[in-house]
Parts: sequence; C-alpha cells; structure tokens
Amino acid sequence: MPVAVTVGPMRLHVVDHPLVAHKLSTLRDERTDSPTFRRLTDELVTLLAYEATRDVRTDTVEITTPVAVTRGTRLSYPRPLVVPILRAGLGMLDGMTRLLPTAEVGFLGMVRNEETLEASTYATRMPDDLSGRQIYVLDPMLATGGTLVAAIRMLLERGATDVTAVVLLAAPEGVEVMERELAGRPVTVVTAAVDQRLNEHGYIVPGLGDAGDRLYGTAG
Ligand SMILES: O=P(O)(O)OC[C@H]1O[C@H](OP(=O)(O)OP(=O)(O)O)[C@H](O)[C@@H]1O
Ligand SMILES: O=c1cc[nH]c(=O)[nH]1
Ligand SMILES: [Mg+2]
Repeated sequence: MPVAVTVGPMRLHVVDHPLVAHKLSTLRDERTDSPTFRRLTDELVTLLAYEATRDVRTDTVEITTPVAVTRGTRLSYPRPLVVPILRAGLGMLDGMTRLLPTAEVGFLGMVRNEETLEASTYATRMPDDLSGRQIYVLDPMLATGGTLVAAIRMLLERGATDVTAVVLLAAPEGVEVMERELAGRPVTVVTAAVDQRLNEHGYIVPGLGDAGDRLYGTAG
C-alpha cells in the first residue's frame, strides 16, 4: 500500500513495498551496469504505475461473457496521455505503457544546466490542446524540481486537468518547490522514495547518480 502524505494540496505517494525497495537498492548501487539499470527502471516503473493509475478515469460498460451479460470497466476516452521527459524519462516509457497500452504518448525534451540548475526545453511533441486530459509525466529524478515544475506548468497551460508525475527518486527540496510553485493545482507525485537532501551540485543524496548517464552508458 502506498504511504499517502498530504503536503498542502499536492498529493505525494511514496510507494512502500519490499519489491520496490529491493529493486531501488540495486538501481542505486554504483556497480549496476546500464543493461541492468534499464531493466530495473522498467520493472520499477510498472510497480509505480500500478499505484499511479489508481485514479485513472474509467467508464462502466455492459459486456457479454460466454455465460451472462454483466457490467465491466473500461478506460475513458480520451485515453490518458503519457509524457516522458527526455532523455532519462524515456527509460520509463515501456514500463508505463505496459499497463496503459492504449495511452497516447507525447514527448518533452528538457535539460538542466549543470551550473545554474535551471531547466530548459529543447523539444515538445504533443497535442496543443490538452483540455480535460489526464496526464502521466515520467522522469526518474525530482531534484530541485525545476524540470517538473516547468513541464507541469506547460501541460496545465494547455488545458490538462489532472497531472501525475511518476518519479523513481525525489529530494525533499524538490517536493517543497513543487508544492509551492504548483499550489492548488491538480498535481500528484508518485515516487519509490524521498531521499535525504540535495548536494551542492544539485544531485540527490544518496540518490543513484545521473539517471540519464546510467541508463544510456554515457558517464565519464
Ligand atoms: O529536478 P531538477 O533539478 O530539474 O533535475 C532533474 C532533471 O535532471 C535530469 O535530467 P538531465 O537534465 O540530466 O537530462 P537528461 O535526462 O538528458 O540526462 C533528470 O532526468 C530530470 O529531468
Ligand atoms: O541526482 C540527480 C539529480 C538530477 N538528475 C539526475 O540524474 N540525478
Ligand atoms: Mg542527466
């Protein structure tokens, strides 16, 4: 069961489950190579997605089994939109769409300046009009919060009415920034853990290092 922590109006779910804790510990280990890191990210996202989609919109429909007519549940239209934030969020896409195979997918390319820690957007590919849409944003790391705040603001400006950020790790500082900057907005964060703090370079401690580099083997 997730631990639901209410920080003002923003909902924060820390998924407290031994399988999540086990996989996350291996992910953190500096000896874990890129292929294993990618596989564990994929597996973790599927576990987080199960909790993140608890409020996915559904309709009641009539279905006919070989035995009887009954009532069933179907995902509502329009289907949810899943938005991975490139690069690292791309490593979470397959795990999410495994649970939501009919979801639409939009893309946001964002990068954080490693000196100023400010996020900038270099690519956007998604519908202009997101009126009434339910959206799942994927990014493994919520560090200063700059990237997710900018991404979610853009989605809300396009009309999204419900945004859930699925992250692997969050820093308390980033959670606070999101709470302040997105106060009163329909935003939920689902994470495998909230770590201790950020270091002087804006990295999560103990964290797992640079998620993009570890996924794609570009460190060093
Ligand atoms: O909360 P913030 O302080 O904004 O930091 C988090 C962002 O930093 C990382 O991306 P990065 O800029 O390294 O890009 P990459 O995914 O291409 O490696 C990470 O994937 C987040 O998008
Ligand atoms: O710890 C961190 C912080 C930002 N981005 C990462 O990939 N890792
Ligand atoms: Mg990176």
